[in-house]
Amino acid sequence: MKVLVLGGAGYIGSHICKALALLNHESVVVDNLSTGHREAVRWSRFIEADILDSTALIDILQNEGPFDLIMHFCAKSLVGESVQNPAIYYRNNVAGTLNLLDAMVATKHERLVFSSTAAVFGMPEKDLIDEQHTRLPINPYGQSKKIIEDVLSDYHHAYGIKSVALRYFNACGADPDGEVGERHEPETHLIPNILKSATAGKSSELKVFGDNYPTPDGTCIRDYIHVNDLALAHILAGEYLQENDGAFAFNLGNGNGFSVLQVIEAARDVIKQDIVFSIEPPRAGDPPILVADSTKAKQILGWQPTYKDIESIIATAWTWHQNEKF
Ligand SMILES: NC(=O)c1ccc[n+]([C@@H]2O[C@H](COP(=O)([O-])OP(=O)(O)OC[C@H]3O[C@@H](n4cnc5c(N)ncnc54)[C@H](O)[C@@H]3O)[C@@H](O)[C@H]2O)c1
Ligand SMILES: O=c1ccn([C@@H]2O[C@H](COP(=O)(O)OP(=O)(O)O[C@H]3O[C@H](CO)[C@H](O)[C@H](O)[C@H]3O)[C@@H](O)[C@H]2O)c(=O)[nH]1
Repeated sequence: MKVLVLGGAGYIGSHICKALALLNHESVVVDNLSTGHREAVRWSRFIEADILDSTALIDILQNEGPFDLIMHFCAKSLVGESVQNPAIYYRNNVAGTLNLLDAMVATKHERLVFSSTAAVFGMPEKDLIDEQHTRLPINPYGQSKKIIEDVLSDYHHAYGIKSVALRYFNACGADPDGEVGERHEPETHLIPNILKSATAGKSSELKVFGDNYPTPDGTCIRDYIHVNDLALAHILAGEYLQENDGAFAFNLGNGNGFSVLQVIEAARDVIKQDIVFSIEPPRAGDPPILVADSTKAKQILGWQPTYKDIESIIATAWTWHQNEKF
């Protein structure tokens, strides 16, 4: 396949580019480097551009294409920031994606894999969240992704755009070879913050947000899924779109929940260092438990996560963290 990877300089996109290259697929990355890193684009041709620029998008699709598949990772994705400043979330995530979809229609590109999120579900009603679960986002970030899921359905009906929305639960881990990894500025995710606190000592003491949730140890439970398992799901989704016509959605997680304290404990075992933390007030907008039921992705895409235990996931993040290349 020849694949256009929008947002391929970011954390998840860069891992997908490596996975594509290993399978001999060709990729072109488009990224405005707002949160991504030029050094993370190692397996693709790179074009610096913004998806808010419709002319640039049409130009790229016409002059670099045709593409068999478009993968779209570009987004602002900080929940707290989205509550403070929803305008940039609706502009970047909604208007930017509409630009892309219109450019696809104009240039006759018809297959898209879209990064959605567990945040489309809002407060979970069940322990395991499958695709039938009500989508009721509780913040503008989740809302921006839900809007695009709905737009994808309408664009399929009206313009024939075929799409898969992949709803990641907690993406984590890194390339086991240490060539790319997670670097967000600021870093808000739990596992990199644990590892940073282990190496930075007091200067970056880990904060645990809330210990009074209705969970066995009082801290939030999440479903941690390795970034390379997500990469595999994208490739399977692309193949699925070669054969199937529709606007599909799949939940992607391991199906196991770990509390914040369990993740810290597992990290202690992996890195063999003590991890000092303080208990802080809960972070706004954090649901107590989010765990995926990924039966649909397993049955329909033939997806099977390979990183099953939290220790092996943390070990890959630790390899990256000890020798970060950018
Ligand atoms: N990290 C997670 O746990 C997680 C979970 C669920 C969903 N997601 C979604 O997955 C996608 C990738 O997440 P990530 O963690 O790799 O984020 P990231 O910030 O590392 O990557 C996003 C990339 O998109 C680029 N970008 C953003 N806006 C752009 C624009 N207007 N034009 C061009 N490039 C633009 C950024 O520079 C960056 O390289 C996002 O859509 C996010 O909402 C992430
Ligand atoms: O320094 C930290 C960082 C996180 N946490 C806690 O650890 C858990 C996981 O937090 P993350 O920030 O790592 O992940 P989230 O579950 O908040 O968010 C992830 O899942 C969301 C869906 O609900 C979105 O998709 C988002 O982009 C994605 O990063 C939460 O309970 C959070 O409060 C801490 O205690 N301390």
